[in-house]
Amino acid sequence: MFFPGGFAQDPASMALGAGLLNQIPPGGQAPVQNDEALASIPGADLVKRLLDQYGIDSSMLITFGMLLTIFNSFTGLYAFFLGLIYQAMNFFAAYFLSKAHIRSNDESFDYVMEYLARNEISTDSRLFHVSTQQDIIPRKHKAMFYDGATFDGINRPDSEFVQADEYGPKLKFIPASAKKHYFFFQRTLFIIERTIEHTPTHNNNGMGARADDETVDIWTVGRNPQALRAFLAHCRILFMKQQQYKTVLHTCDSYDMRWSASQTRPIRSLDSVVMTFKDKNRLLTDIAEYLSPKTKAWYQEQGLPYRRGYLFYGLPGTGKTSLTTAIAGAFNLKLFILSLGSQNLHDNYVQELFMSLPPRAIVLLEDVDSANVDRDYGYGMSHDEDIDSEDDEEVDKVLNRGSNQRRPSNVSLSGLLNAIDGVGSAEGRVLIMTTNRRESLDSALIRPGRVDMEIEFGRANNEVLEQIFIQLYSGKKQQMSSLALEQEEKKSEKQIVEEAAQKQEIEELAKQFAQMVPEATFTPAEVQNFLLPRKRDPKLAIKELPEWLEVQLDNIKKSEEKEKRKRSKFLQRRQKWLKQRKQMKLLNHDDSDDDSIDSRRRRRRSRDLEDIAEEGDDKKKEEQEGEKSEEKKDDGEKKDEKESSVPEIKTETAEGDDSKSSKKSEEGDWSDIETSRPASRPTETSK
Ligand SMILES: Nc1ncnc2c1ncn2[C@@H]1O[C@H](COP(=O)(O)OP(=O)(O)OP(=O)(O)O)[C@@H](O)[C@H]1O
Repeated sequence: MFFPGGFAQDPASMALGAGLLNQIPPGGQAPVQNDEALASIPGADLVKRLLDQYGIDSSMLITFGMLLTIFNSFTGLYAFFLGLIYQAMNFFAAYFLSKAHIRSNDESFDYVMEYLARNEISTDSRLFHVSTQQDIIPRKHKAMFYDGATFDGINRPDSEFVQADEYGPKLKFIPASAKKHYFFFQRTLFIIERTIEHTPTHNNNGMGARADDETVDIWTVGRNPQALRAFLAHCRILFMKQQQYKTVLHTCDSYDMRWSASQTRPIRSLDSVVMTFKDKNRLLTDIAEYLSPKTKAWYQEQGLPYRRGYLFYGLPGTGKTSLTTAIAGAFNLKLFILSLGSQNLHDNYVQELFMSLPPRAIVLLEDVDSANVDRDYGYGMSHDEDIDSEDDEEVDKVLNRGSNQRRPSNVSLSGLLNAIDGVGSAEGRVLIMTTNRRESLDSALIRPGRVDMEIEFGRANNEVLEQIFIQLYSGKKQQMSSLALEQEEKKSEKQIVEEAAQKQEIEELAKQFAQMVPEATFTPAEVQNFLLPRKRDPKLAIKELPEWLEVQLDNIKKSEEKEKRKRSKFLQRRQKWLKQRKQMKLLNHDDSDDDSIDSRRRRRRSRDLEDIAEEGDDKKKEEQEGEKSEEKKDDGEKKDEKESSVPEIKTETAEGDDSKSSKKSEEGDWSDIETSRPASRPTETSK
């Protein structure tokens, strides 16, 4: 690296150069004693003979040696001076520059990336990676640029058209890290450097390798960090303005189990989520009241923890998640989504995640039942410990174990409860839990204080059907371009009259549509699914509706019949199982007294398990029997059975919840059976 080193690198050439240099006479003639000089260098003789063989002048060797020596001297000198410059720069950086260091897991990283992208600072990088992968991590997307795409293009709602053309995904260029970018901000020079940190291959859980972690360093000249702070504040405002019309979704980073902003989406308007006016109004009023500064002060005065929880329950595709996203947008709250089913998640991580929530945030625990959080152990009934239970519910779980395909969660109920409202849990947040199976939730999880309001999402009733139709054919646009807004303002009187007539027509068609579709039969998602392919022609939708209805109602009928058969099989198996268990108990009572309790229990358990296995063998037979007996039943009987078995869906607040505490009737409960269509059909939609 240094000057002396440069000379020391090649002793042979040095000897050659130095030795032969002395031999050159002032006139530049080749020395007479060349051969002697060459003979003093090991191996030179061999080289000379080789050169002579090919008719090459051996004095070339001397010239080459000299050039090599001179070159070495220069590289040594270059390295030496470079070292000096680096040392001087380090000294200068330490004493005359201000520096900010930001890690990519902090939001401020996004602020800076936003600035870089907006000012196209990193796009001129001569060193970059090329990728065709679409945006998995939008944060990195900020520093990327697409072939021929401007910053504004990337940030448009239809940015996917910028990221791809008719041939597929466009090339995406990612400025290489460890490259410095220079730019001026408010007439001050800034230097910015992105670095990819290669972190260890295993995380705290000992699982998985993490994608590279990024950091960014920003320097500015001067010992006063004021300019640097001003720059960062500017980046923040820029970022916030950009996010104003977007909802930022945070999810749990599976590597370090911290929140990380994973996606930004255009804000979803509350109007676009259709539900009964009463429910929507009740919910929004409650959230608005909770988020008002006066309420916060009141909570503090009363010494109450400032938290609010909601439970959204009902069939899939009824708008639970959509409403949560819309609320986040409407109240300008950050959205944090946690799935308890994640295998990396343990009690302590859940607690840390809840503790690290910012004050104004919604935390969405999606499909909270899917985590199968049981009271004392992670999700439960992984073994057969409760086979002896007298509790009908436990027996049901054992019998239905086969139908639960979900992997057990590592989060215990007590861990989750602690996280939600433990001492360290963050205040000011809104907790929204969603579930398709309210009845399977532990009552402790939804008790008042943890869940303050419940909203049921059901199949579309008349009001909802009408609204979905109107929303689709004449609903407000989510995002209006400035051009569209301008045109809106410039409308002539004639246009306004025409639009009013059109609106009226849509409203009439909507009424007609709602009357044609049977109430409480389809979820909003199903209705939307029918309307979307006909989104440009409301009359066509009305015309094609009867045909669609015929097919759908036929499918529903078939699935309900299948449901009945399943239920009947289940009840038969259960009856048999209970009978066998009683017999086992009687037998065990007669067992010799000198047996230990443990061994008796073990024996009993294994017998019970054998019985269950036998049940599996008998399954086919029973199915046939079940089908036959089903056919024989008269209509009146069927009706009675259905009435007694359809579980009641709770529609009010969690107060006085008794869905778990009241034992399910031996014959009547079959909600745990997996069904192709949800078991709660037919049901009331909204209260
Ligand atoms: N009430 C509704 N209003 C408007 N759109 C709806 C409504 N319900 C469902 N949708 C549409 O159906 C799709 C699924 O909705 P969403 O994910 O909100 O349902 P969900 O109840 O959360 O379902 P899951 O329980 O499976 O999570 C979305 O595209 C959404 O736009």
